[in-house]
Amino acid sequence: MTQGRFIALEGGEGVGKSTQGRMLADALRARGLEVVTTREPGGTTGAEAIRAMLLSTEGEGWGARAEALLFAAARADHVDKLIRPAIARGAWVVCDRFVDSSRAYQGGGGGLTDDEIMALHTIGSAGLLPDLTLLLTVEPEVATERLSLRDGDSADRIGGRDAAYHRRVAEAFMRFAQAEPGRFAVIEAGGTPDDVHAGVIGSLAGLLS
Ligand SMILES: Nc1ncnc2c1ncn2[C@@H]1O[C@H](COP(=O)(O)OP(=O)(O)O)[C@@H](O)[C@H]1O
Ligand SMILES: Cc1cn([C@H]2C[C@H](O)[C@@H](COP(=O)(O)OP(=O)(O)O)O2)c(=O)[nH]c1=O
Repeated sequence: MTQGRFIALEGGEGVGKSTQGRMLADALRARGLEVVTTREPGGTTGAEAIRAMLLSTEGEGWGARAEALLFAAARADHVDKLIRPAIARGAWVVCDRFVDSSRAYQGGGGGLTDDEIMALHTIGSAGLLPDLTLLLTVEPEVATERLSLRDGDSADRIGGRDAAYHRRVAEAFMRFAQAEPGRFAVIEAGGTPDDVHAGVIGSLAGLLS
């Protein structure tokens, strides 16, 4: 049996995470590996239900702490029912966002401390971390352009927050990558999908050998 691996894609909205996740999964399958692609918030029935509650623009929304707890609850279900079993049977899990999104959005953006976010993650998911977190970065204008092509002018509750919030999110992601260079690979994602994919595969060399 091959060793199971857990890869997360991170970054702001519209940087190309879903596109790169699909391309990575195809490349891994072409090497004969079992691959499970999934996303957060979501990935299981319960977590998808929590996703709808978190991202809906209806109603009054959530305070920062309730929001952090809901993301942690969704993640707990996802880790327990889908991610851990897949890794245990030797699959590669390619996940669009994971706990570093909570650290960046609910922490950097929303004002909870990193210790608070990680305490919720310890309770919910026994602190599971990806083997590698691919942080995709583009200039904010490029992400905005890609998003408007994808979504028009509609945004979900969190994507629709102001530019200062999203700047804090981007800065937090970069701080985490600098603090843990072994767990993060920062990939400049302003080029073509194939260029970015080459960067993704290059950053996985250590895990693929
Ligand atoms: N490298 C790229 N260059 C140009 N457009 C891209 C690139 N990667 C993705 N896109 C397009 O930009 C939009 C956002 O990409 P997506 O993968 O959905 O990003 P994310 O999952 O990070 O929000 C989509 O319409 C996608 O087709
Ligand atoms: C996983 C996660 C996502 N989010 C936010 C980021 C996104 O705005 C939103 C949904 O993510 P997603 O559907 O991945 O958005 P996009 O494809 O546009 O990047 O949820 C958090 O705030 N905390 C989290 O822990």
